[in-house]
Amino acid sequence: MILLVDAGNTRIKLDWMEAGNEGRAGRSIAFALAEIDAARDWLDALPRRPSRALGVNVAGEAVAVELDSLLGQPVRWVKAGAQGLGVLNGYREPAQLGADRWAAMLGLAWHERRRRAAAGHAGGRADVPDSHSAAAGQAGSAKDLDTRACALLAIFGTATTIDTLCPAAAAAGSGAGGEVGFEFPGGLILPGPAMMLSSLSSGTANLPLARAETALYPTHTHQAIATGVAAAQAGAVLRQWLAGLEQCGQPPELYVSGGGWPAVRDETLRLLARACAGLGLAEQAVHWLDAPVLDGLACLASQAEE
Ligand SMILES: Nc1ncnc2c1ncn2[C@@H]1O[C@H](COP(=O)(O)OP(=O)(O)O)[C@@H](O)[C@H]1O
Ligand SMILES: CC(C)(COP(=O)(O)O)[C@@H](O)C(=O)NCCC(=O)O
Repeated sequence: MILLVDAGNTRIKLDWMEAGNEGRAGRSIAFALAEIDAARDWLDALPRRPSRALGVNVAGEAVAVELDSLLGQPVRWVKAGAQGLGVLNGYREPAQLGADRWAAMLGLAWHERRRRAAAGHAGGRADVPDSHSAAAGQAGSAKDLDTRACALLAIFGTATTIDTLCPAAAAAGSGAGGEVGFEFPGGLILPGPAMMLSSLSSGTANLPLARAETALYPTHTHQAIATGVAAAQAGAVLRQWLAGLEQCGQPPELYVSGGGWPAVRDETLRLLARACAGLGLAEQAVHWLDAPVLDGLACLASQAEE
């Protein structure tokens, strides 16, 4: 059994997988360091003692040390590489890319390959079997398979990251088994929703830490801030979605994740639906992934088994 570890700046996510299996168990836990007892209980309830641990850490060396001690064994910490599992890393200095973003791209490639394979079997209709789709508006969650379309993953964590995977030109990015290859051309980093909210309250004399629903025309301060933050997040997603549409000639497949998603969900779906309507496109499904970083680590772990 292999432990999978995603140490983010707010929370640590853990899951496990059986060696030789594809995919992780899907029994993940998310906890802050202050909640480490919950993680101990989770570890105690595992069916067996894990033989090894594979992880990414963007939360600093002290967290890595805490985790090695919690897990009772040294974690093998993965860094971003120039390529791996059929994905090319377009960062100028590949190792500068956050290890979590790299693992998430590997996980996204895995989900996209599965979606495409399922769509091929279903006669060109695509869906993601293991993640529920939050369709914008009333539209169905399936769409015609177009292998030119890119995939976009927005993770609303401590920071928000919005990263694209483009199908790679035939030979360049194909994986070891000849599966579809992808290229990560680059992506955005901005403060996550909670950090945007707290920066306004800590950096001004009068603004509160806002708690409110969004509105088209906000009429009080809490609403104005909550809406401004959601609009900034959704606007950044739409920017990259439009970039993918321009580059590939097809609407990108949009995946979302992270603890901050509920705060930006409505605004993102509304903006995307309006963009599709304005462009004469069918409404897009939005696929929720609970832990794309752990999915990527599971892919790496199963490859290392071979
Ligand atoms: N129970 C929770 N504990 C901490 N953060 C939470 C919780 N529920 C939602 N959040 C939100 O999720 C964000 C962290 O999301 P997460 O995906 O775990 O980020 P990271 O990977 O950066 O640690 C926080 O900024 C906060 O807005
Ligand atoms: C952007 C991040 C802070 C996101 O961290 P998170 O919100 O998941 O805790 C992390 O991926 C990171 O430190 N990246 C290094 C810089 C880069 O990716 O370019």
